[in-house]
Amino acid sequence: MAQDFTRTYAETRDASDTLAPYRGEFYLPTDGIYMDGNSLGLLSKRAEQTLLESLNDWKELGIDGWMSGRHPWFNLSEQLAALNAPLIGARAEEVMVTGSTTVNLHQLVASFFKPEGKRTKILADTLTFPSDIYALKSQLELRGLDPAEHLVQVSSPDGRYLKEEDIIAAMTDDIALIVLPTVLYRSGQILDMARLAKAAHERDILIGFDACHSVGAIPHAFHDWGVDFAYWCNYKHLNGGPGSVGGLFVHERHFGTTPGLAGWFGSRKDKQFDMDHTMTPADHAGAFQIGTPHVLSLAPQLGALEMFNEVGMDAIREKSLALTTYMTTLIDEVLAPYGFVIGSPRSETQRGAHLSLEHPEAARICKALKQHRVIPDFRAPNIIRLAPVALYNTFTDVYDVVMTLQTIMENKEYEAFENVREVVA
Ligand SMILES: Cc1ncc(COP(=O)(O)O)c(C=O)c1O
Ligand SMILES: Nc1c(O)cccc1C(=O)C[C@H](N)C(=O)O
Repeated sequence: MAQDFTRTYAETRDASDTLAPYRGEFYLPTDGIYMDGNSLGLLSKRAEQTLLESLNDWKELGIDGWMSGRHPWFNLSEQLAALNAPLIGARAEEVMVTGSTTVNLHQLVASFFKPEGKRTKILADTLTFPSDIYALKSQLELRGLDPAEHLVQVSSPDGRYLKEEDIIAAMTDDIALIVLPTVLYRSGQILDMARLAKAAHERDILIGFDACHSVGAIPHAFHDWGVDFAYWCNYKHLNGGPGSVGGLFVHERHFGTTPGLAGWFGSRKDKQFDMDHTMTPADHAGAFQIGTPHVLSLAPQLGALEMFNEVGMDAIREKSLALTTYMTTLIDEVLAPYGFVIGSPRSETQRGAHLSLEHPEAARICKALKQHRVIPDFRAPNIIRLAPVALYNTFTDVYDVVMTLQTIMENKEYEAFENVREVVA
């Protein structure tokens, strides 16, 4: 069917959507449209069920929940690692579900940043998420290195995108480690991870990626690309719940590396309860765990990840691109006259799973959207992020959101609000 700009066209697309049945798996707002799954994914019935099962194990079994529960807590992190592995193109032993994004970055830099001789610097970029920069600076300071000199941040020519050639040009012989996002949190640009990993290794530099905005959104091949490490959160596209435990990947060639931040849950499991003061680390990515797993923040992931493995990343990516491409054409047609600029890649190979819509009145347009019960998020100073999620959003959702924006702009409804962000945006 040729695209037109009617709601009927969107309904026709929904009617032939093979992922449509998954929408019923989620608790969706009853009175609005959720477009913020890139910040906090929605609760599914399966995630709720596995959480309740673990809670019940605690209620009925107490300490025995570790070994005899419905989902024994002692192996839960490993079990979830096996469910995460296909999503990032890794072997199960290369993955661990543990910590949080920022904690895992600390762990991985503490383990893999080995300044030596002339190579004393970390290479990052100016568009990355602030927490990563705070962590990198503090890791440098812990080694007595001044971040002003030892943290190199590649800049962006336009404030939206990074150029791989600029990053490669910055891979000089004083760089020991590179940490970059897979998908930029504002523009949604995908970096060419395979190309960057190859270029880094040709120069004897280790490279790690922050995969928060790509896990569950696009396929990866971390193992085959030779990426040294990666880390991510499970609460955005993977729908693991607020503050859900994060993930890390360590390429198998680094198995045996001493964890920079050691703790007893990084032990070989059969040795852990020997209570020896000399640690025997696990011989896989599990070595990078630190302390007791946050069981109730892991349990929902069992249900949530099951769906990703059932559907597969290729089908998720296909629908996600169809949604963002459809949204792009609608925005061009309907919203361009109101001064909106799409600050996300037009090219499908470079586009992640959200669109960034720029407008000088973005903060108050977001407030007007929320009054219409449309949930976007806002990134200062001028970005509205909209994430139509493959598993639970529809083409009709996309149509309705764009038309709601048109109504807001046409009637200048945003003028009823102040153009400043909320505390949590
Ligand atoms: C790209 C990126 N990196 C790091 C973080 C920080 O994650 P956390 O607060 O879970 O450590 C976030 C989100 O908050 C993020 O989007
Ligand atoms: N982690 C978050 C939180 O604790 C509160 C509100 C939002 C978040 C987010 O994850 C934001 C997200 N990292 C971003 O891309 O901006």
